[in-house]
Amino acid sequence: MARAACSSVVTAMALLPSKSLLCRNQLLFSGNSKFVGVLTLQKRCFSSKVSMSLKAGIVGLPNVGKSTLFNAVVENGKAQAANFPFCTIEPNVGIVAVPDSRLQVLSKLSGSQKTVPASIEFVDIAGLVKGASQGEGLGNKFLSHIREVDSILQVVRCFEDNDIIHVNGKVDPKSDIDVINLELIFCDLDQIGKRIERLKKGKAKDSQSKVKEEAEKSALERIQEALLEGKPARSVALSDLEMEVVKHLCLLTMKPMIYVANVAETDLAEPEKNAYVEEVKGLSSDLQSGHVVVSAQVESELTELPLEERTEYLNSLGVSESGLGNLIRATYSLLGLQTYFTSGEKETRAWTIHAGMTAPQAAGVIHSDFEKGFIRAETVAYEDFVTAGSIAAAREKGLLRSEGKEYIVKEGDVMLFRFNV
Ligand SMILES: Nc1ncnc2c1ncn2[C@@H]1O[C@H](COP(=O)(O)OP(=O)(O)OP(=O)(O)O)[C@@H](O)[C@H]1O
Ligand SMILES: [Mg+2]
Repeated sequence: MARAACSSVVTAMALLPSKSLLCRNQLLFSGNSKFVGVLTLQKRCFSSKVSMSLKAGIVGLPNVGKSTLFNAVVENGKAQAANFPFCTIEPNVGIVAVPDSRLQVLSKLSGSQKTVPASIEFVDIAGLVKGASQGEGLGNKFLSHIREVDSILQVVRCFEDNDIIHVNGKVDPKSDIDVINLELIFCDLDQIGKRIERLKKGKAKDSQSKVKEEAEKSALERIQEALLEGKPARSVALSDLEMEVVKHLCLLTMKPMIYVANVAETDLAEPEKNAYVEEVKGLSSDLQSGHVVVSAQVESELTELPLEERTEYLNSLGVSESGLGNLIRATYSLLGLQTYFTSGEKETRAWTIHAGMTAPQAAGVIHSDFEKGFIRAETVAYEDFVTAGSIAAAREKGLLRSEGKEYIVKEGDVMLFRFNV
């Protein structure tokens, strides 16, 4: 499929008038209608490759508000940006936009027909219970769902409500967090134990594989030690090589985590007065993680209200904005993600990259051919683009820089790529 799609791109290129041979070195999003047409074809053919699929899994004990939060995030997303292709892939998987006010500004300046935000996939994973790693409840199945996500949002119940049963009988964030984290630790320990046994047999054929095996073994032994002390794998300092060689295990406690303190509506205005929230805050920093305060209940009620009544409702609770934008942005930055933009008449779009990516790698997020054939990137900082008003004006003012293969893309860069197919 990919092969066929690729050749049709080349065919489309070859069909361009001879004058357009230059198109092989053309500027992407240059406003040249033929060229944009080719790009559209590429995008359709490689839809799954266009954006990185980054998943955040919502985990926690049963009945702590995971589904309420998930539904609110997805519903809110639908209401906020009508032209984004939101979808619930399965009942428990939803794609939401990353709120970013810069997008509308760029889109307006460029007169774009379409605006496409960066997105994150949220997955509502059913409640974990004590003993999940031993197959308790639907334990192993849930743990395997967690393995597939890039980051974990752990919902912690910080609201009292006698009508809503707590599986362990009372609201107790520390104990709840311990239960969940222990299950994740047990699961990792089990996997690491098996892997170390296999590595001890030393199957490496050449010296390079031997170095890798040694690095993996050393890293896993240190991680094992940390896990036995109740610490997550992400707390262990690893070299780049070690990081690379343990990646295939997809360790659960290696994944970045945000603790989501789910509070009652009455606590939203002053969450610091809720002792449970303070407890979650303290634990999250001990465990090298972030934390966010939301009221899943309020967020869920907000989605039922017409947009114009939402602010009034939030104000009546003593807050000015919904907590979801904050949660989504925190997830995005926790994953070490950054945004760069492309902006033209056709569309203004936010592209997601990992911090530290080079210009060719960033181009590869749009299409792998752009990475392979990368020549140069023309780039302007978001603020400079806004000051100048357009790419052309930025070029005239000398604000547009021409960058090569080594350039590390910065947050908010507005970019044009020159590439050779
Ligand atoms: N902040 C909150 N304040 C009050 N009630 C809440 C809050 N958040 C969620 N609830 C209520 O808690 C109950 C359980 O919520 P929900 O079904 O979302 O839990 P869950 O974690 O998905 O459970 P399960 O693991 O069983 O799927 C619901 O009745 C919901 O309305
Ligand atoms: Mg649920």
